[in-house]
Amino acid sequence: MIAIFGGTFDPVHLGHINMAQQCVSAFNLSTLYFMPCALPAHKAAPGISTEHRVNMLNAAIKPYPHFALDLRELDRSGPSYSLLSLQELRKEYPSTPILFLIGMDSFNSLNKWFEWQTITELCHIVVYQRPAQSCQVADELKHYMQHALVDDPALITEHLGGKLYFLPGKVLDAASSSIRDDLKKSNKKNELLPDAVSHYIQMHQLYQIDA
Ligand SMILES: Nc1ncnc2c1ncn2[C@@H]1O[C@H](COP(=O)(O)OP(=O)(O)OP(=O)(O)O)[C@@H](O)[C@H]1O
Ligand SMILES: O=C(O)c1ccc[n+]([C@@H]2O[C@H](COP(=O)([O-])O)[C@@H](O)[C@H]2O)c1
Repeated sequence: MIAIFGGTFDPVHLGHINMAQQCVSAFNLSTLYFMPCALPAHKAAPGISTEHRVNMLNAAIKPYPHFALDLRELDRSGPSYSLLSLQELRKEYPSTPILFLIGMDSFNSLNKWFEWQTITELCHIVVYQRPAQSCQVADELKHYMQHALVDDPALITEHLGGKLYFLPGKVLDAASSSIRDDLKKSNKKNELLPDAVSHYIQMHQLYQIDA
């Protein structure tokens, strides 16, 4: 199984680590790849350098032997469309299931992603609950849910892609945007960040001013 967790990670926080851990244990993954995007397709570009985001990711995943980085999107110009990464992965691994982990807010707008229907064929979508985010989707996503949804994670490993699974687990009320806001108000240690990330932010005085 190739398991990818795409995100802006500006910065990576404990909500990301929590859902990634749940995913590793639910699917017994040997590796889950955090895949930072260069230029988010549907939100503002990060206000800090890619290098800082990657350094924080490296610091955050260091204690976890099952986590690694996939930096392919950083080498591409233009918006970081997931489709392009998934097409590359499918070429690299023609007969291996691919899983793409997202949060509920991302799932609710999946039908706005570039060529989303091809994405849902190329990989399995695994959705993690997010506080205050219920599943509220447009009709076309409802249709996809009706034929793709499985409640047994074993079915994910038996197919190359095309399935949808809602991964259960404890939810954590953490969001990069609120953490950035909090850091702007006060540069004290934020409890929703891994210690190593807090330390990095303090060392480099990140998120202190409007980017
Ligand atoms: N606390 C959380 N619980 C569940 N899913 C989450 C959580 N935080 C992030 N995600 C999911 O992780 C993926 C990457 O998230 P991203 O890097 O954009 O962080 P974010 O906290 O959502 O940022 P922002 O606050 O700017 O929206 C997205 O699919 C998002 O839905
Ligand atoms: O490909 C798209 O059109 C697309 C649109 C929105 C989000 N994504 C991907 O979804 C993942 C989570 O996105 P974000 O913006 O919440 O960090 C990340 O890998 C993004 O590249 C992808």
